[in-house]
Amino acid sequence: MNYANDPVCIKDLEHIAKGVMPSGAWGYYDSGANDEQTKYDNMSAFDSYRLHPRMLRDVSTISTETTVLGKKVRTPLGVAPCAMHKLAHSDGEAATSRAASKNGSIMILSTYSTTSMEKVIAQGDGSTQYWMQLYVYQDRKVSEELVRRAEKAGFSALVLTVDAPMLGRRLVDARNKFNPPSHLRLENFMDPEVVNNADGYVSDLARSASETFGATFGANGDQSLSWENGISWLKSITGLPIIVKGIMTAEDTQLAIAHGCAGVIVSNHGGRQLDGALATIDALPQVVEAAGDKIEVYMDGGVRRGSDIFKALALGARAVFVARPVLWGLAYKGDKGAYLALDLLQKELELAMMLSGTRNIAEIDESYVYQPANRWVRYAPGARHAAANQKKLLAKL
Ligand SMILES: Cc1cc2nc3c(=O)[nH]c(=O)nc-3n(C[C@H](O)[C@H](O)[C@H](O)COP(=O)(O)O)c2cc1C
Ligand SMILES: CCCCC(=O)C(=O)O
Repeated sequence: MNYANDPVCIKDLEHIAKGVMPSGAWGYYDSGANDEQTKYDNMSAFDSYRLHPRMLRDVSTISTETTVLGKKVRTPLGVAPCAMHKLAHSDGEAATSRAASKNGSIMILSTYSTTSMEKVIAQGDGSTQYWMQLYVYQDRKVSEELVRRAEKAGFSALVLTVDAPMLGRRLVDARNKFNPPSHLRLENFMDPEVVNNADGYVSDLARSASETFGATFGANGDQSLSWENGISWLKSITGLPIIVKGIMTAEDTQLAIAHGCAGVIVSNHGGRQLDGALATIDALPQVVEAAGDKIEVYMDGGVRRGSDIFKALALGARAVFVARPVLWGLAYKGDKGAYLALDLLQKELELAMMLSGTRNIAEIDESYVYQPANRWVRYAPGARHAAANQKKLLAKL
């Protein structure tokens, strides 16, 4: 493929970022777990959904405005939480924050930010929603302090990531023996009152994505986390809405409702955790069905085109988040590049809406997509189809 120097789509940005980033940092951003089946499936699964456009609808005005958690946003496109934006550009999360704000996108900030949450939110224009992503620590005081700071700084929701009791094994990082450059700091841990004896060095709390990286991550994170001691605990210490990130099933969606969460993000962590997990666009419909109108459903994973966003919205997502595309933009040109990534996707979404005959977000529903029939059928004892299969098998005997 002929990639333009002036990127015209997310693939161009990916290509440029790969060329300018040090190979270790590139590997860390790019990699999925093990054989990367889920990482690739997140993207290719979108291709198996096709569109059903309607014509002659007066599409002279297109609006992507919608509401998320009851607040107006210009677009359903947001920035997913990613560790260490300074691996892409020295302006790091501050640059991403300016880009998100310019695009009217919600930004979710990672616990493992290389810029403090206060600095990140200060780059916003006041109308941008910032959500704080949390990993819960064995030492709950550490997590509680992060929550207090997020409340004070003006974050409007907490996003609890639940798919990473331990980091997935990313072979590229293991081969590269990847270690983040030693000058980077995890600035959310810089306050000595926040973390005992943590000086904010990346190597301290989140060592690297190498073999020891997972161990260090695991050693600090609370692997005993459960709905009770995780969600109920968090609810008991804060009034902020709680969104659970990493939900892939109807069952867990029902539990999220029962535990008073405000939303769930259908996510498999960009294929970086459990390799072999379903693509998120394939998992979305069951979560949407279980959610009904009780809880908002968002998704991330593999979104590289505006038409991917359109498909996710059609299948019931209220907002769609992107991670790697923004990091690639950041690597290309700091805040301008991160904004370019969002703007490219935004304009592609608007064009997909126009060409499908949908003028606003509310009009986008499942009638605009062809879903692949029986793409994945879960094999589980007790499931209806399993019983039917068994009957068929028995009949053959
Ligand atoms: C480099 C990188 C770092 C990430 N760090 C975090 C993190 O700190 N917290 C988190 O909840 N998810 C993290 N994620 C997962 C993303 O939030 C998101 O679920 C996923 O990457 C979305 O897929 P996409 O990259 O295909 O858009 C990270 C992903 C990448 C690529
Ligand atoms: C130590 C940071 C972990 C970030 C993360 O979630 C990821 O790399 O996927």
